[in-house]
Amino acid sequence: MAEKSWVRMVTAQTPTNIAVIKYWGKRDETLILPVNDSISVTLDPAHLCTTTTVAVSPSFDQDRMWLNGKEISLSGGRYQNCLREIRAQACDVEDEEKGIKIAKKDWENLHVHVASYNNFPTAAGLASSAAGFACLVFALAKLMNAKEDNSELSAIARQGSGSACRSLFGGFVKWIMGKAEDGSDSLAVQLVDEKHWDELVIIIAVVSSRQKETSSTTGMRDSVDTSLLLQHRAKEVVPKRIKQMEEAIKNRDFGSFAQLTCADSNQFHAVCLDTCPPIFYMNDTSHRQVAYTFDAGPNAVLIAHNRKAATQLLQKLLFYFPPSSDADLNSYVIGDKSILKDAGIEDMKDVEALSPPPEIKNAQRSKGDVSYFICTKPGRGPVLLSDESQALLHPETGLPK
Ligand SMILES: Nc1ncnc2c1ncn2[C@@H]1O[C@H](COP(=O)(O)OP(=O)(O)OP(=O)(O)O)[C@@H](O)[C@H]1O
Ligand SMILES: C[C@@](O)(CCOP(=O)(O)OP(=O)(O)O)CC(=O)O
Repeated sequence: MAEKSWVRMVTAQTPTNIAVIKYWGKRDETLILPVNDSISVTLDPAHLCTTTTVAVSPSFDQDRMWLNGKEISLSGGRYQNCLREIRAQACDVEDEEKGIKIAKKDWENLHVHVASYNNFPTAAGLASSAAGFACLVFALAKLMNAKEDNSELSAIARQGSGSACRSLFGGFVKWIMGKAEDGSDSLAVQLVDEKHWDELVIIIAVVSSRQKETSSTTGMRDSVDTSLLLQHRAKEVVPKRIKQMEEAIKNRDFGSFAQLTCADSNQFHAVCLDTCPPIFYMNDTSHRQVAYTFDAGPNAVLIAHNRKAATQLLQKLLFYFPPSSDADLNSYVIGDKSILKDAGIEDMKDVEALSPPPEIKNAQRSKGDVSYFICTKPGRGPVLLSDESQALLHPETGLPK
């Protein structure tokens, strides 16, 4: 290592993902090995993403992390497992410009600083742990010059949070459950990239962005312990559904895709009902042009076949769920706002003037029930941000900016 003190930094951005065939249940709690394969769609990081800066310096005396500006402890098993696994893959690093030379063996004694920011609510059912752990592992791998490809990195991110392994890729992603006891074959692979089916539009109705009462980790542990339906699902249902879903995605067959996505969301919640108190359902959505899926929380994720279907859907959603009187439209529909324009909605007057869907008699409007809507689409996988101004740590001190 060079004598003088230096800071080496890397910043990365990683998307969230939403499962269309759900992961629910572990066969190994520590390694985070699932009881079934799962498939997800990666969401456009332009609307929902995690940005993480990792830094290393001989002047750091311990590993430290700041999440959304607040220092958090890295002592938890999941962070420790990710840090240990990625350190084991670290290689020589040479940065001639900055005069930095780190030998493979030095990494054992060097400490890292991590600063991460989620541009959406944390621990509220919007998969912050997925984007967060994927970003942490991806950024550390680049900092440490690890040679692993994204699938191999996904097996490390998996040990932070299961669903995180699927955020190492864009487009549609499959998490292969694997068979090996050490978890080495439980990893994510990309099925198709984000360009394959780019007419899809995803609208998330954020019903609650408060922290959840039952975490996915606890919920799925209880399901594994008590739900017979979970055993049947993992053995009999998911293996067939995974094959059908792969076909539907490959052929851009929206009918099959929607049917499988809704059926899997329903079965996942049926497993929850077989285990624990019921979770909010949204069940009046058309299956023809829109698919729905709910994770472990009340937020509805709606996938529309194309822009036209998304425009009509947004009009209906805003009819049924207008914002509360004091909200402004700009913060009520976020993400890709161009769909609002297509729907001919420019201000609150337009929302008030929306007419009920013709097929519904005596339609009731539920003002204020939805906190806000996010309009997004399938997106790309992790990227490095080379512009130092986007780093969350100070280039000289390695402390949060
Ligand atoms: N950017 C991040 N970097 C590292 N870890 C993160 C990051 N964001 C969240 N986490 C970790 O994930 C935890 C939240 O995970 P949790 O599963 O409770 O919520 P969620 O992922 O937002 O919701 P869900 O899993 O239901 O979609 C946080 O307490 C933190 O430990
Ligand atoms: C309902 C889900 O979102 C569950 C996600 O669970 P997590 O990945 O958050 O759980 P841990 O592995 O315990 O961290 C379905 C899915 O994403 O497949």
